[in-house]
Amino acid sequence: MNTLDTPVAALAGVTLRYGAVTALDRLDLAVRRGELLALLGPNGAGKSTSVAALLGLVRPQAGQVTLFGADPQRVEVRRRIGVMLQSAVLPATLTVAELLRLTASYYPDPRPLDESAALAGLTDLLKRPYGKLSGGQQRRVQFGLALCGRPELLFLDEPTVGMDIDARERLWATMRTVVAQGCAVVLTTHYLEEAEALAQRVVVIDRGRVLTEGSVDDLRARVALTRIRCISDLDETAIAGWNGVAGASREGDRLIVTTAAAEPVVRRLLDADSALSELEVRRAGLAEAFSALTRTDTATQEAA
Ligand SMILES: Nc1ncnc2c1ncn2[C@@H]1O[C@H](COP(=O)(O)OP(=O)(O)OP(=O)(O)O)[C@@H](O)[C@H]1O
Repeated sequence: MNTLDTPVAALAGVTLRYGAVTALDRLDLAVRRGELLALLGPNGAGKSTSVAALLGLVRPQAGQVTLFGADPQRVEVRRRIGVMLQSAVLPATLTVAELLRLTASYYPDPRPLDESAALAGLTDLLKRPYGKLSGGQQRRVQFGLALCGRPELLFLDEPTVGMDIDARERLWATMRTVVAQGCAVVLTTHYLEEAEALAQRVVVIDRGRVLTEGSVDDLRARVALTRIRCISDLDETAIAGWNGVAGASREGDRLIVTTAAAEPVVRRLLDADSALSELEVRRAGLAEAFSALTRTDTATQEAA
């Protein structure tokens, strides 16, 4: 049944409530073979619950959950995944090497210990007891344990929280390596630059529903704003009324104009002010797109 088009993991119409709280509200989500999918959303949006549902750790009241086309609690599908959740309790007295060896023993075709250690940046820590490591080092061990079974699908729930910049960049490089080897990754993160740097596809969740999805470029394009910044005496109130201008304001001596149509607005600005200087034009980043998208959703909800 696992053809190339079958998602490796899917939620279909999943509703999951914790008492009175609806964490997932008829949520549809499909993870494709070999892709890095970033799940974004504000606090409490339902990202971790989506991951927990895909892993079979929580059972929804309605809808279907599949991992490799089967029930996520089946041991044969669990052997094809690797997991790094937000919190992990591991035996403090075991060394890193012992933890890696023990975890690898649950998998049919694990990576050699040295390979897992190198991928997760653990080569110098192998003899150290887990309980004596720093928080960031413990996160690296958890990453190594998620990788050591040579999974086809890796769940990483906010993996770089607590890591320094070097460790974060190494983990990004490793994510790219495993994706290049064909492993799909579901990554939840609050760091938009992380999604921007790594994800082939982004799903934005808000209040247990999919708000929008697409590539990083799609999301940027959906908001499609460009920010023009320059030194000019032109009146921002008048510019705010120009065709195609989404907003105009001042930051000190700088005029800031946001628009979905950069070229005609830049031309008009240059025509209107021959003294205009220090012109900068830049595309909105994922962070701006994300905040615009979630703001629009909140406004729509409040108006309803
Ligand atoms: N075990 C639980 N019992 C009761 N409510 C829960 C439980 N776990 C999550 N919730 C609630 O379900 C909703 C979704 O939570 P979830 O942890 O999935 O969000 P999230 O998007 O991962 O948030 P964050 O970015 O803060 O990690 C929230 O309202 C949360 O308070």
